[in-house]
Amino acid sequence: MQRSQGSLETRSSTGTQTDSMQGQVPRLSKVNLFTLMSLWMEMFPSDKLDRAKKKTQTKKTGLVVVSNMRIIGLHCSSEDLHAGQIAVIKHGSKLKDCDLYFSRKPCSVCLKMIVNAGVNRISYWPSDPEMSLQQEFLEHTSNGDAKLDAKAVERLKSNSRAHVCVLLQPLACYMVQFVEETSLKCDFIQKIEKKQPLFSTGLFYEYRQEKIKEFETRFLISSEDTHKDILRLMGLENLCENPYFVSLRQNMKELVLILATVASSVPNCCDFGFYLSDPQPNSEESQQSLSQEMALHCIIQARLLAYRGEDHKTGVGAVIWAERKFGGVDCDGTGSLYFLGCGYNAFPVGSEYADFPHMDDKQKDREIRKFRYIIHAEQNAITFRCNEINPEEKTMIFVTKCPCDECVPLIKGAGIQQIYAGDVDIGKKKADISYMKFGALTGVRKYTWQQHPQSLLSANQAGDGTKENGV
Ligand SMILES: Nc1ccn([C@H]2C[C@H](O)[C@@H](COP(=O)(O)OP(=O)(O)OP(=O)(O)O)O2)c(=O)n1
Repeated sequence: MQRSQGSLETRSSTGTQTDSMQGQVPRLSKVNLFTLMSLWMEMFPSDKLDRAKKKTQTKKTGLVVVSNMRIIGLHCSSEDLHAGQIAVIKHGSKLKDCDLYFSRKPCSVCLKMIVNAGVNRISYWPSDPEMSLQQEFLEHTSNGDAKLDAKAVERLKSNSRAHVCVLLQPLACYMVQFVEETSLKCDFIQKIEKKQPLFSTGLFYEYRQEKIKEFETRFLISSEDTHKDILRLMGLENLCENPYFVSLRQNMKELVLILATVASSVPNCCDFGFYLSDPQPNSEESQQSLSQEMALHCIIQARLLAYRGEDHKTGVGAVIWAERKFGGVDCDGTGSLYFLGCGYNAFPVGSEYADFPHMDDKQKDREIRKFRYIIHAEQNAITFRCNEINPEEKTMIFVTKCPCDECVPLIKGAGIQQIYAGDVDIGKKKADISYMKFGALTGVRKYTWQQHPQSLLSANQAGDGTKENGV
């Protein structure tokens, strides 16, 4: 069986990640992963006033640039520039043959340039486009610019070599349920549950409900009629007929639900955040760390990547960002942060599904366990990075699980200066994989998911003297 690039997404498994899955472990297709990443990039935190909040017809847009099915750019529009313009500035002629995933259909200004650059495919989320048509329908005072732009986009599309299309794919069976169950069981929620006995599943669902509402308002169009009007203006009249329209809306709703669930798995609440594992008194550490909002955003990217992991039992995702120090203009909506690479755990590139064992250490025979063959999320992120790691700049890796003993020296040796990670397995020595080195790692700042040090201090003063993580 050929390892898929986005087709077969359900595997039978010996170990189960969830009880109700009955051995079926669904994965996100690459196309859906790129689409979700583009939606999430639209929500990249910005220090500047969010354009979406301002009264403007141009909506903030997220973009994922993909070359040979690998992500080489994560961007979002800024105050002055659209996502497509940023792609041209950042990648130039390297855009040739790339696939671009937009969270909104790009406007004609962007489209003419990216088509001209020779991109292979432009996929967009079929909701309100970058030049908002929803506002055009709602505000009768508008000057019709968005409708004119939609027409220009259609003309560019029909004359271009690039395929401009909607690439959503139906989700694998049980995917929504799987994401819900694994989000509840993930390291971040587990840690809150362990430390805060008052945290309950109910709280997770409440938090998720808020996220669902927020994301639905941003990414869906509540009125079916308005949605159809917009699709028609975008040249998608075929999708306005049933059963296609109903299934399109259902598919979009499920993807938004997945995004909201994953975002809720690292909640910005309960006094938890990414704090230094071993804080140095009076050091400048606090000035050098990212804002909690930014750290959460990046770890959620890694959580999304984890749903593409090839290990039946444990999906892991990693993403590397760096902060530009010298020169360069911050034209991207990501400010001084720029994307370096990302990955998830998988068997070596080009291997066939049956080439390697998939068993874990609970099975007896060591020879037929997965551990010697699987490439870890961090290893893939470092190997397939699209920019060099500059030791003078702050480079950060965000990984959903504690880096293991294979990866710790790799991360340090690569010159990565900060690790943001889950650390639930820290100090564990399993049969074929160990997490012993992370605790002793020096020279790299380790930010782990824990209770705010101040509230921990108060708890300790009140008599609870347990040391966080044993780090
Ligand atoms: N920082 C890390 C840690 C692990 N992995 C990957 C490598 C393996 O595919 C899987 C191993 O995960 P576990 O250590 O959780 O081992 P099991 O999957 O056997 O689960 P269990 O915790 O039940 O032993 O995760 C990774 O990519 N990056």
